Amino acid sequence: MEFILFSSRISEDLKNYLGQLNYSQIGVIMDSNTSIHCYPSIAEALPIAAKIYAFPAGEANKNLETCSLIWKWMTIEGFDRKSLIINLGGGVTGDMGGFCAATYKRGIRFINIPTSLLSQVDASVGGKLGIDFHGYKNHIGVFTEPEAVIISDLFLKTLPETELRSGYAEIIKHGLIRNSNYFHCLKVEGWQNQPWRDIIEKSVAIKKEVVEKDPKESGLRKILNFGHTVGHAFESYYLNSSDHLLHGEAIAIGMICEAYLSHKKLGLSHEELNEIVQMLKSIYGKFNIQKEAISSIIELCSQDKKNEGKTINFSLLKQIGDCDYNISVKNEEIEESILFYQSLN
Ligand SMILES: NC(=O)c1ccc[n+]([C@@H]2O[C@H](COP(=O)([O-])OP(=O)(O)OC[C@H]3O[C@@H](n4cnc5c(N)ncnc54)[C@H](O)[C@@H]3O)[C@@H](O)[C@H]2O)c1
Ligand SMILES: O=C(O)C(=O)C[C@@H](O)[C@H](O)[C@H](O)COP(=O)(O)O
Ligand SMILES: [Zn+2]
Repeated sequence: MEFILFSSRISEDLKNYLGQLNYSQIGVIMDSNTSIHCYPSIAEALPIAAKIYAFPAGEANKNLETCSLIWKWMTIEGFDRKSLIINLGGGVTGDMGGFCAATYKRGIRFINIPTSLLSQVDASVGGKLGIDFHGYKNHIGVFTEPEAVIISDLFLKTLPETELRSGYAEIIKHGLIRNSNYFHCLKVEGWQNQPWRDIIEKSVAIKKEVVEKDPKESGLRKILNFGHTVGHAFESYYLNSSDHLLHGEAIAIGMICEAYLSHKKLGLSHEELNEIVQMLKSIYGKFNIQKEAISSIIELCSQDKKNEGKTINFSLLKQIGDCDYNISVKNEEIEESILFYQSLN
């Protein structure tokens, strides 16, 4: 498992960490926002010769074209097998920068400095790397863990509120799948007023515990995908539209649909279903789904990575804090869950 450091002095901690390593050169991959808001906080910890690359921010750029530009930059700058990449940014930077590092010359070293809430609590940990392809989320990728993850909640000061809210969806997911007390505490505190450092540590501990037991998702790790079968389908469907959804916003819709399926298929109680729906609706509101979108969204679920052959497998809740996986769900049931979402006031 990667080394995880919670830092309140990012520049000093990074400098100390780098001081212990033996590398030939350093490259920093970031996006057009983190290059402005986050790079200045780490610049002085880097050697003068460090190279930087910034791609245009956003999920729409987490693709092969951007990877191609990153690999070209690595080649022109002469990165070798002893080079070290630092991914400075949100989940898009971590997933794609890590993927480029893990495949360039069959793999060079990389560390993550996650700067969005979502990447600090979820995406930077566990080694799932990849890009979107042909309209499907994370369709091409590898499992490779970073050497280290250095997390500083100070980066959250410049994070837009909608992005903070998006990250909160993964935090709610962690409570729902593994720790009902955590979920209930989140409910009481309200999403804007959280002690972030504490929350980040709790969520990372949940993710780490699951990943350590099943690093390559042959079983248990599938619970981290609760909300994602339907959620990814929504995220993909609306990716290039004007009402596109952030990852966490799509997962919030997915968690409502999948809580409904949990009620129908695994007996999640009516009370708990309601509790989940009310909480998510109060934070994320209600997204308007066009009727004609539904069949395409169901179709997108057929490419989910948890599926086996033509069987669409979900991770669903038995109760809050207890998630099961490999639950086969039919297309008609997925449709029913989306209609349930649509029927909410
Ligand atoms: N690998 C995994 O385990 C895993 C887990 C969850 C999500 N993901 C992936 O992560 C992605 C979502 O991550 P995300 O929400 O971080 O998206 P993101 O990387 O696009 O970051 C969100 C936005 O916030 C900006 N930003 C980031 N940090 C900032 C800061 N400190 N100040 C100002 N702006 C800042 C970014 O430039 C971007 O515009 C999705 O692609 C999702 O599939 C991966
Ligand atoms: O780490 C995991 O495992 C997860 O499923 C975490 C998810 O929050 C994350 O969005 C992940 O990238 C989804 O993976 P995928 O295998 O469904 O593409
Ligand atoms: Zn996710």
